[in-house]
Amino acid sequence: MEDHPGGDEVLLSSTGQDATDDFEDVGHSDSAREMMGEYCIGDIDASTLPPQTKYRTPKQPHHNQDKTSEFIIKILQFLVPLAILGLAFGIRMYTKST
Ligand code: HEM
Repeated sequence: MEDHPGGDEVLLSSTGQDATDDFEDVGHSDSAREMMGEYCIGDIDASTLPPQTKYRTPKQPHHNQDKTSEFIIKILQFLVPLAILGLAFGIRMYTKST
């Protein structure tokens, strides 16, 4: 382990599981692949492998079930500019007539 050029930490992080993907992801050289034979201590009995579990995204708790506040904000987004426009128009009419 201490002779591994990639360090021992990466090897330890892959212990007890299939490290094929980890090994391939690094892009090991051909000489590294040849070296693997030296360290082979046997084949894994496939029947003893734990079943592959598929990753499932955790269900998001529905935080804001109440859509009322969203609705109010949408209405305000429409009404506030309209009110400002009306106010400006009102002021202009008022100042014109006086
Ligand atoms: C018996 C299995 C393994 C052998 C013989 C081996 C051998 C080597 C060798 C010779 C290198 C130097 C670079 C090269 O020639 O490709 C290397 C680098 C490296 N290996 Fe492994 N390795 C093995 C397994 C693993 C595993 C399972 C991992 C990941 C969990 C890993 C991660 C790395 C990393 C991160 C480097 C450094 C790559 C770099 O800095 O470019 N190796 N390994």
